[in-house]
Amino acid sequence: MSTDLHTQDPAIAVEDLTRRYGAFTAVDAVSFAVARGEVFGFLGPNGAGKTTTIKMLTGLVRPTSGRGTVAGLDVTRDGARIKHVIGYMSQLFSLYHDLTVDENIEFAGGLHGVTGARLAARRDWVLAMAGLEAERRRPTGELPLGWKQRLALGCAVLHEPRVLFLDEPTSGVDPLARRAFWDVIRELAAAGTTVLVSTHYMEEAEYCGRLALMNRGRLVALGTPAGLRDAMPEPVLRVAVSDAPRAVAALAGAEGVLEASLFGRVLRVVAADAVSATRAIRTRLEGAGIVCHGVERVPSSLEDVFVSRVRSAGGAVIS
Ligand SMILES: Nc1ncnc2c1ncn2[C@@H]1O[C@H](COP(=O)(O)OP(=O)(O)OP(=O)(O)O)[C@@H](O)[C@H]1O
Repeated sequence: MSTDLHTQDPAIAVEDLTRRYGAFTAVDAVSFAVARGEVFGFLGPNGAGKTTTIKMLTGLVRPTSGRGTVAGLDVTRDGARIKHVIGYMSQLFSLYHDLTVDENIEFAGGLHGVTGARLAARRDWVLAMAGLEAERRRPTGELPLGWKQRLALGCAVLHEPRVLFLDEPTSGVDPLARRAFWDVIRELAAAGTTVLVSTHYMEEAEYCGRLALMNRGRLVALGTPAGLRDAMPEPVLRVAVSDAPRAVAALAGAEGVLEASLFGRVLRVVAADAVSATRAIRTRLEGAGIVCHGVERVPSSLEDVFVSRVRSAGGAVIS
């Protein structure tokens, strides 16, 4: 029997979860388990299948095949019950803009049977967490996006769910608001809430305990952010050049260069082998009349890992 922490009495467990729309497979035989109190991230470009997976886990979409449980409930049979033990926040926040802050919280309470003294206590918690004590009688539509986002999070966890699903919850909000949001997520997880969050922000992925990298409906890698970076087999090189955009084109097809991309004014190269690629890079750049100020090996980023895993799975990244 497995003694893996993530598979012993997991908060979420799925096996071969699949969803097809006609001939198109949106989610393709995905399997993973999430431990209680874990912050588990889904990382992938638009269309990777993150939302569809979350919808299957929250009882909103029926799987075509495969199995899954959330808080011990079966995603195929117990969809209606699952909705009461989870919290769910989508990209659209699900707030009523004509209602005041207080009224939105009361509405969320009504949905989940939170009433009376418990509602009052939970409302105070949400107002304090979101920094909205002074705004409680304002129409929600007037609030800045970052506040709306924290209010939506408060409404999603008003009933203290055991498992919280967040589908790209920070889309469009500024980095400061995003950080404040993540502080709350970490507090919730420390108190025992399991969090499954989807994102396409690499820096946000770093906040997750473990990550599932998704592309074209498939799970292409699973691990901690550091573990995924350390396990990347190909070296990554940083190349300082006089004309980076032209250098990207000059390096196409160079020996040992698997991928050359531009980050600001710096060139990043994923290489098959650092020594031969460095030699080939210098030769190619010289041939193109581009000055090379240096080539150095740098730690891989999650973005590098993502591209590397997709390549080794024989696919292309959709964007
Ligand atoms: N109801 C549907 N009918 C047909 N195709 C669908 C349906 N829902 C999703 N898809 C397709 O399934 C694929 C995966 O979509 P999904 O929304 O799960 O991706 P995602 O990773 O969440 O991306 P995003 O960040 O854009 O939400 C996409 O190609 C999408 O067009």
